[in-house]
Amino acid sequence: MSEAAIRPGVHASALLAPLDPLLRAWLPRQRWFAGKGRPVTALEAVSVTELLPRSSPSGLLHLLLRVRQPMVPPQDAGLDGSHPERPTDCYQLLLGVRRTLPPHLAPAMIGHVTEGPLTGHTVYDALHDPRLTGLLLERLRIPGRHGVLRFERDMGVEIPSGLTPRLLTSEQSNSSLVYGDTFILKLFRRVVPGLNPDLELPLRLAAEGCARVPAPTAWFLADLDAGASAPEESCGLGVLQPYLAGAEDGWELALRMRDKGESFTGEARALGRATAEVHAALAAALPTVTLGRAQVETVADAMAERLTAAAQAVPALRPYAPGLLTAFEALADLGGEGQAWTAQRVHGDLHLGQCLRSPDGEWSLIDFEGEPARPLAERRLPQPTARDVAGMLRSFDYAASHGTWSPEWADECRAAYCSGYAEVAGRDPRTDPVLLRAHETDKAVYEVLYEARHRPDWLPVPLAAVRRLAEDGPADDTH
Ligand SMILES: Nc1ncnc2c1ncn2[C@@H]1O[C@H](COP(=O)(O)OP(=O)(O)O)[C@@H](O)[C@H]1O
Ligand SMILES: O=P(O)(O)O[C@H]1O[C@H](CO)[C@@H](O[C@H]2O[C@H](CO)[C@@H](O)[C@H](O)[C@H]2O)[C@H](O)[C@H]1O
Repeated sequence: MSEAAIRPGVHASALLAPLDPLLRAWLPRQRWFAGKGRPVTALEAVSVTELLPRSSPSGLLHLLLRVRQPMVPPQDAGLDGSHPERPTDCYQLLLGVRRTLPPHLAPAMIGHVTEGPLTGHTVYDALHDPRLTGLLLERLRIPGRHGVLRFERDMGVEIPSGLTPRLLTSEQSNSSLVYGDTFILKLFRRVVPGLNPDLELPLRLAAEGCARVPAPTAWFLADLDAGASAPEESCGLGVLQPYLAGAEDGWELALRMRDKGESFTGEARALGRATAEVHAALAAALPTVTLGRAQVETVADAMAERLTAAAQAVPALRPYAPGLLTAFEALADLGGEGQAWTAQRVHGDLHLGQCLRSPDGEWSLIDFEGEPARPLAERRLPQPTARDVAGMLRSFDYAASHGTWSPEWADECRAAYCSGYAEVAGRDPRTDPVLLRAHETDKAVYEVLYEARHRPDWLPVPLAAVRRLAEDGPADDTH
């Protein structure tokens, strides 16, 4: 977020200053806080919007907060390797304000305010308060502006009032509220200026008539630069979409079926078809480009740089780096020989957990934000569809590693997924083994870094894959 975007005003600073120590203690404890392990050196208001005045029994404050932290050390460089420093992040917060906090909201407490305009009030995480989250849904029903916030919606879809809200408690990078099992509202936590692909792509897909992705019903953004209204200048904050009641995600389903000894290949094939349908709709809705010699080399170089950065951060990866590099060299060589590939907008972080199977057996894809650690501009670039295919192939490998490692289970699912994809796309992803191997290797390297940072217990899963990929030649390993 540019420094110029800070326009909080005197009132906002007076409001925020007494909250500073409370928020500094509370933020690092939140699941979605990306800067864990580094001290918070300063908090600055980017915007403060009073959605409900605190004169009512409970007030509702919307905050965009810049969090300053020390520079990341080089071994913790960004996943792309080219952004070694991320000095600030901007977070979206919804704060409830009450004189007395009822006992059921005690776990949501952030702290008591003893100075400034909120003296004598208790501030808490508003997402736990159905009164306030209900109000948020009411606000989404009415298009228009509220301070820097801009609310928009599809007027063709009814949003009933009075739906009962509940906060999802599953592990996630953002925060989601379910309203009466009818809608789900995802509130982005770490926000960046520019069109959020998790709003952009589902809107485009809906316009294209693609039913594989829940269509946004309502959404809201912040216009942080005076006079801004173009989506590129806004910051996406939240998306309301239909809730797929009774749906099970692909990860849970795959593990359940594996445990029961049931074949997952039928589902894997259906997932391949669903992925190809979404890719076709994205290609129809948004520009596609041909990656020529120079671009293929750039893609391969970026993969090699990410490998170098990851190997620096995770010593266990180092022995495999030379073998892995051959995957990227093979890609660059083919590019050099004049082999061209088409690139288009893709999901960007596709895995079994991003696929929801409705009780009627239909698969939907969700969460189009892309890999959270990558810069927004990079996440919005056209890429070969092999990127998403590789993500799913890796995911079958993860599921096959759960409990007893079963390479046969992974191979069957991977093959079924590619066949399903080919049925719709007319081209089997295995036809481009060099492209696929490079993307799978790149994904496995990303996973090594992801697991080392977030779930060290899981690190052996991508490390085992990295070992296999490093040993493989450039030939097809997908069968
Ligand atoms: N349209 C939907 N219908 C039902 N459940 C959903 C829907 N969208 C998301 N979910 C549930 O919410 C969880 C979090 O959603 P996701 O978009 O992956 O958030 P995050 O980016 O925070 O990880 C998913 O794992 C899924 O279980
Ligand atoms: O779902 P997110 O957008 O938060 O994605 C991140 O977390 C995922 C784990 O929850 C991670 O996925 C990796 O683990 C999955 C099993 O838990 C596996 O199915 C995926 O294939 C594997 O990549 C994802 O990489 C990360 O970006």
